[in-house]
Amino acid sequence: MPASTLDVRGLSAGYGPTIVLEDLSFAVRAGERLGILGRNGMGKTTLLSSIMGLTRHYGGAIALNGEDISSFRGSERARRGVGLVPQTRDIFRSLTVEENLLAGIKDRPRNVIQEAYEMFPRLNERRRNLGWQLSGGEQQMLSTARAILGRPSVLLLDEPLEGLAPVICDELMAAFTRLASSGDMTILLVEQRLEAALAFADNVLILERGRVVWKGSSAELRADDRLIENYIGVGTLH
Ligand SMILES: Nc1ncnc2c1ncn2[C@@H]1O[C@H](COP(=O)(O)OP(=O)(O)OP(=O)(O)O)[C@@H](O)[C@H]1O
Repeated sequence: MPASTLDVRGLSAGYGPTIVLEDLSFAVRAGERLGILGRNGMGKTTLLSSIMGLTRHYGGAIALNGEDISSFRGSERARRGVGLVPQTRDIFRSLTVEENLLAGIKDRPRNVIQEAYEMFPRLNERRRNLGWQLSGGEQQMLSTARAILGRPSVLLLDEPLEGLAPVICDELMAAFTRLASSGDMTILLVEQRLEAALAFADNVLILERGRVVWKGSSAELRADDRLIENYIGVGTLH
């Protein structure tokens, strides 16, 4: 499946009676890498969850290649190419690495899990280990690999570097960059580490209290200390 465009128009969404995202709009080109930034609690996770269909939809459209998917269930959105790697690293803790990967291949042949091992050689070394025996970084690799084996055309990554050692962060970011440069995926990355997000993303969206307050290129944001200070926090870049 080639990369998809994503067009979010006037999206309002939340949890139960609480509206978190209000009238939020942005567009992402096919193959674009979009970084989503903002302080804690500003709605970044809620945005990814809403694109995946896991929140309560209050209004607006989420168009995947021009088709509004906002009324579809999560499973149908997944079938059409939306893939989420959640912050919570959704792996099966009592299954082996290999069994976890097999659960992600949908109707593809079993040998496609080699793609995951090529992307993350550490998973190959740990193929017979159980999910709970993996380090945080390995769990993140497994969660990411599972999502990727489903061949998403839009991949949503929610704070993949959280709690990981710098060397593992570099390994993961290198893998995401390789994926993105294949051009087969549009990638939305929520990331607190500003430097990593800017190095990865073409464009950046900043959220504040559930609204888009800025969208521009990574280069523009990097050059604007005031913007960074106002919306993300002092001293986060250096
Ligand atoms: N399941 C939930 N039920 C009710 N409110 C929630 C739920 N999850 C998040 N919220 C609220 O929605 C708002 C946005 O939270 P969200 O997790 O999307 O922010 P975030 O920008 O991803 O934050 P962080 O960087 O801390 O992960 C917060 O006020 C939060 O308390």
